[in-house]
Amino acid sequence: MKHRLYTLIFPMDIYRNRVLLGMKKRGFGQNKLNGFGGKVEADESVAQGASRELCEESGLSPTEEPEKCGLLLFYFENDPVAMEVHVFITRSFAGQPQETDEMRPEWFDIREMPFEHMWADDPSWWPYVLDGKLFVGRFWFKADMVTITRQELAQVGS
Ligand SMILES: CN1CCN(c2cc(NC3CC3)nc(N)n2)CC1
Repeated sequence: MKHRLYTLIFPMDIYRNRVLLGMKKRGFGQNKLNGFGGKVEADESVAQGASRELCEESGLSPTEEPEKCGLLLFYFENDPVAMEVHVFITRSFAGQPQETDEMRPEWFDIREMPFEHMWADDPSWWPYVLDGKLFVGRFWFKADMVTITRQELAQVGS
């Protein structure tokens, strides 16, 4: 099974219990709230790719290496290529959130996540992010990209 590599990064404001999410304005996941991310370029590490995408999509630039949170593998009916999404958070960043062509950023209280506007898998793994527990999640989606037919989630570290 071929895996294509992606990043997903969440800026956390721990003092105010907030996470920055972006409303995707076009392309894959349009009209959903999510972290920031995209494909990893050939000349960068996954963490560097996550930082680059955050900056391009929100105007925030991490001032330290983003923290690894977990790994998400997505399999889609009738699609031979799986998505391998490396999930990060960053607690130290410079700049103010700004709307870009891709994303309209907004802060959300981490205890009131807007899951009804997020991908269907998010509620399954988001608790691990909040607990600082490393995770691996695998999700099998129907072709409609909405129905999860099977999922496996495991904590793999502290
Ligand atoms: C570059 N992006 C980052 C975000 N990403 C996804 C996917 C996802 N579920 C999969 C069924 C689609 N769930 C979240 N939360 N993010 C896709 C690739």
